[in-house]
Amino acid sequence: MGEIWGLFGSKLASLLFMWAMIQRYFPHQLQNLIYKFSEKLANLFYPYVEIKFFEYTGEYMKTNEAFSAIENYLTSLSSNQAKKLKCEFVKQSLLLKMDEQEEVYDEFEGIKLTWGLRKLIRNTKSVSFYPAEDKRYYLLTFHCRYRGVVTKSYLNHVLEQGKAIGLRKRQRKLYTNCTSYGDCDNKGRWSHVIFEHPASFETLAMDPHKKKEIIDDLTTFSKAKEYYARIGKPWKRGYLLYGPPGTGKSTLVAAIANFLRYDIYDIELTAVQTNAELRKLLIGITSKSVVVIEDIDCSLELTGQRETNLDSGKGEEQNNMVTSVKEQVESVAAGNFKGNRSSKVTLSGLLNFIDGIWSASSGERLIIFTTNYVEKLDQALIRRGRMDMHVELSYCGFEGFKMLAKNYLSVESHYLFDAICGLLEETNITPADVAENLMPKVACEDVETSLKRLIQVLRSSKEEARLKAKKEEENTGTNESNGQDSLEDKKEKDAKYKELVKEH
Ligand SMILES: Nc1ncnc2c1ncn2[C@@H]1O[C@H](COP(=O)(O)OP(=O)(O)OP(=O)(O)O)[C@@H](O)[C@H]1O
Ligand SMILES: [Mg+2]
Repeated sequence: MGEIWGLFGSKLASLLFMWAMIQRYFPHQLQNLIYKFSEKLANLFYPYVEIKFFEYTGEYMKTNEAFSAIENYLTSLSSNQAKKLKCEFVKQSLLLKMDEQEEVYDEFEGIKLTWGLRKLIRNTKSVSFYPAEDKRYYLLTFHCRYRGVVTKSYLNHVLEQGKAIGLRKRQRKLYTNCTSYGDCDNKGRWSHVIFEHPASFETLAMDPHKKKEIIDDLTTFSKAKEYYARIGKPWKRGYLLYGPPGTGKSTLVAAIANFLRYDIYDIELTAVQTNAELRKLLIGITSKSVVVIEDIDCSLELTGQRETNLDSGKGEEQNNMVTSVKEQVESVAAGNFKGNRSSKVTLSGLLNFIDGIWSASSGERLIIFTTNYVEKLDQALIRRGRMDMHVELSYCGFEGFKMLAKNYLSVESHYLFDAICGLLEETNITPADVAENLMPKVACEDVETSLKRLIQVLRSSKEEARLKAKKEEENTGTNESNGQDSLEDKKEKDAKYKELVKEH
């Protein structure tokens, strides 16, 4: 045995020696010939071409649309051929997908092709700031003789078919930058659940003219791809929804997403540490999406930050990172490192997120801010062009009430409606409160009971408002008399001053 190994070793050594001699003494042309020959020899033994399609691509790990299209295309092949499958429940039916390390076979114009799902496991020993990630990819293998047909025709066929299947079975998603455990430690990555909110414009209590205006605006936007390209603007639009709590801002966001059939990306800004992380999130957003930042006034200390940060110029982002690393090092040194989660996203970072150069990376996108206090927001953030539509969601009017009564009680008219109409004009009550009072409190509660309860609530709210106004009036009166006192004081002081001047 030892002799055989010895012989093999000496043959290998002489081959390596020959190769070194060839490299050193043979002319360049001859070397090329030898390379080509060895390539042909390798092709004889393994004449296949392999193409990888990764799930995420680029430094920012953007979702690769080709991967999703291939996944859709392979579903029927997988359910027929693969032995290990993964099952998902999509639109009330089961969807079977091939598991990792499985292979399926396809045929196109007489060419046989193999698809496999693989996983690239990152070497966890390497030092990295990012958590170890496993990269999934589809591997397509075919004979090198069909390279032309496969790259020109077959792949187009797969992508087109896959996209069409995707549109048919499209389940919209609700993405968040917080993990499902709520620890918001997802650093620039999105996680998602299936978006199933039932809100629609039909059930939304709102002034009908305003509602029509929004629907028209959205319809125009969704059909305006060429228009935006012609005027040289990225295909996106900003909405600012403002109004008191419970007036339907979040409900309107869901209704808009349902109307356009877009995904929702719900950003928790306080969980984003730096502008760079915000940009990473932005790159991960696909087209046909609604990006929403709820309660923007509470999300960050944004007012006036742009000016401060503009002073520090371009180095702002680097400063953020440096500070963050510095703070972490100091914390580690102090023995109390828990990870720095305080957000350093600035107003300029947010403005760049909305309409910087990076924001045009994938079109057909709506950006929505909601707030209870529009007056608190920096004008730069909400100016037209950034937030193109400003929609005020206000207290419930009679039209809104009729819509809620139709939804909750299935009635379109009732003898108590007139009384309610009068009371709604004199009171501020949110649609959320109206809806709550219209909900049956016991099984089989009749319409009249629900409406009478609402009337009761409206009357008490009117009385409360009256008492509050009276109190305020009294307070103002007291203040005014205080003001007069001080005026008299002033007159007295003036007189004393004049006397003093005379004396002198
Ligand atoms: N305009 C409306 N039409 C229909 N239902 C509404 C409307 N406004 C509120 N509601 C009802 O009240 C509930 C609360 O509404 P929503 O969460 O949309 O209010 P909001 O304006 O987002 O409040 P907040 O400012 O506190 O976030 C909803 O679940 C919905 O049932
Ligand atoms: Mg809300």
